[in-house]
Amino acid sequence: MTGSHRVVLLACGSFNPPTNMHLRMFEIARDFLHRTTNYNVVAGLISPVHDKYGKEGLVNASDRIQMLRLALNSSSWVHVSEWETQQDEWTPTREAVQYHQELVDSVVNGNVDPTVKRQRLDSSTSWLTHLAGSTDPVSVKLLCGADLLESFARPGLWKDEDIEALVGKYGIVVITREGSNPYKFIYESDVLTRHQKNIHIVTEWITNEVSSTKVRRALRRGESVKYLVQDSVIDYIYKNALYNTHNK
Ligand SMILES: Nc1ncnc2c1ncn2[C@@H]1O[C@H](COP(=O)(O)OP(=O)(O)OP(=O)(O)O)[C@@H](O)[C@H]1O
Ligand SMILES: NC(=O)c1ccc[n+]([C@@H]2O[C@H](COP(=O)(O)O)[C@@H](O)[C@H]2O)c1
Repeated sequence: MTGSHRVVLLACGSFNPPTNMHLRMFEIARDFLHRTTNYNVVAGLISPVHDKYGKEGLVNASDRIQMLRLALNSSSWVHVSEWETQQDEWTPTREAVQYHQELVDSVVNGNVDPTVKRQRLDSSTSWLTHLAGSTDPVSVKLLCGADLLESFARPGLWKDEDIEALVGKYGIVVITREGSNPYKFIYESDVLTRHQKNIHIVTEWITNEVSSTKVRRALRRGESVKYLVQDSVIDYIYKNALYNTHNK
């Protein structure tokens, strides 16, 4: 693709457990960006949140990473990033995006602080090596559902400067979700309106309201989650008695 700008999509969340919608988000976003922009989406990354995020019912990061690995077996271009889970504390999303941008820069864009490079390349993976084949710049953008965008308005949850950096410096790709109206949400926010060009709204017409909460509920109740979650992930959940499945 000539004149294109390379993009890495980074999704941050609990993935507790990863659902088929988490995987599908990447496909919808990449299709949309290829159709409507000159972005060439070269990789997708899933960054599960740290255990200390402390959300009720959050299973261990090691289990969430294993489930993501199994789920992503069917994807040739989306990978797990363990970095957030390896930190001492929970990482604000802006810092997670910044870290991955610096990681990419250290390999591709050439402007490297040697210490940063040494640390970053320890976690070197195939997707990174791939990027190194060209010096065309690569931008990391946050991929999220509309509920995450709308959580920007929840008092005390996000720092103003983090929102400003996410939309102003990096950019966001937002997948619509039932009950959300990201256009109205952007209209009602001065900062989001100012950076509207950097917010790509992807309308998912084939609405699919699977969520991890609903999957956990079904598992707890002994109900089937087949076709909502990858079979390999379901096997892992039962084998490791996650989400109270040992009672079944
Ligand atoms: N059905 C969906 N449609 C669009 N985006 C989704 C959907 N499910 C999850 N996402 C997005 O995936 C990212 C990671 O989500 P997260 O792990 O919080 O999943 P979730 O299913 O919303 O979880 P939970 O139900 O535990 O809150 C978020 O940006 C979220 O908005
Ligand atoms: N201030 C912030 O950076 C901030 C606030 C709330 C949630 N988040 C992130 O959003 C994601 C939300 O996940 P949940 O929807 O599962 O709570 C997580 O990756 C979390 O780290 C970031």
